[in-house]
Amino acid sequence: EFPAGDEGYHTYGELTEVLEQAVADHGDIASLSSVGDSHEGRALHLIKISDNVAQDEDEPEVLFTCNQHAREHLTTEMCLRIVERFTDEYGSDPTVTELVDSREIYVIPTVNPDGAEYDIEGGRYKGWRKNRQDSGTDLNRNWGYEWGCCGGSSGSPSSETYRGPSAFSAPETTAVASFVDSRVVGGAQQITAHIDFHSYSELVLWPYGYTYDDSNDTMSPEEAKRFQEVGEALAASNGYTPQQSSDLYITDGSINDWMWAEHGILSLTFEMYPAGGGGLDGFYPPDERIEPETQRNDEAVEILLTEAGNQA
Ligand SMILES: NS(=O)(=O)N[C@@H](CCC(=O)O)C(=O)O
Ligand SMILES: [Ca+2]
Ligand SMILES: [Ca+2]
Ligand SMILES: [Zn+2]
Repeated sequence: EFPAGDEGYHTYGELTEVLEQAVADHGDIASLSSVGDSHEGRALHLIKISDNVAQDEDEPEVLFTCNQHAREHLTTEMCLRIVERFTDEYGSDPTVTELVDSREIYVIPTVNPDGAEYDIEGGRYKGWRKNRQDSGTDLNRNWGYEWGCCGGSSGSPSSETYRGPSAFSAPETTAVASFVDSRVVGGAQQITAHIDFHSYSELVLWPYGYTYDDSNDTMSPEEAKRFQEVGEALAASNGYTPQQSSDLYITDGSINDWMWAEHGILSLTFEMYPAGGGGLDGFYPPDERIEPETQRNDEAVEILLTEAGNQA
């Protein structure tokens, strides 16, 4: 459980209840399933929000993933905010209603439930980042595009950026990737846009992370320009700083690089609050920050959902 004073954060059990309640209350527009199990056997919950939710309709599909990194608990709350807003405000907020009626929204509130639960075990924060396989794999270095190519991860199991023994060696990345693969229908990937939420630094990041090149043979200058324009619009809405991932540091095996290169998905990373501080404390904002810092991204979520309907 979370330390005293931080009860506003959701444990895995609590978030499971929230998702089940959302579906119970809004069964016409929300359904709950799972993309698979974590290493320790926790269901990786997948919630779908859309009108006629039981039908696979021909509407742009958008994915939000959170908590790849265990200690980044604010991101789990970000995904729960999306679930709450797009179910509770359906029928009352015109923008929410329009987006739920014209998109299929997928949310995975925690990609790394084992790590998140370990991080808070005994009511003490451990600063844990990775999953709970062996000495831990950094899930955001375990994706299969340019895995381990470029010095953007570590081959040492004890490292915080350990890439794993092979691409997709983690059940969690494998499960999410398999779900995305399954959204290729009639030869076309139905998911057109994605945000992976992290903390912290208040940044909007776009691929590639594995190379400093702005564009190359798998991302044309026009496609790179679209990432930059969308990234800048998102950052203008929440006050984060927009930049290409590799401007921060080289990362290889990241989710964004895979989502773009393998599926052409407009895939970005948000680094949430706080902006700086530099230490472990930045991963643990007091729970009073949850509401303001998740609602700070409401407009960005709307922008991405809208952009998902635009052609590349
Ligand atoms: N959330 S974080 O680990 O501090 N930063 C992310 C940045 C992700 C990226 O650059 O694409 C990472 O290194 O995986
Ligand atoms: Ca629909
Ligand atoms: Ca569809
Ligand atoms: Zn992270």
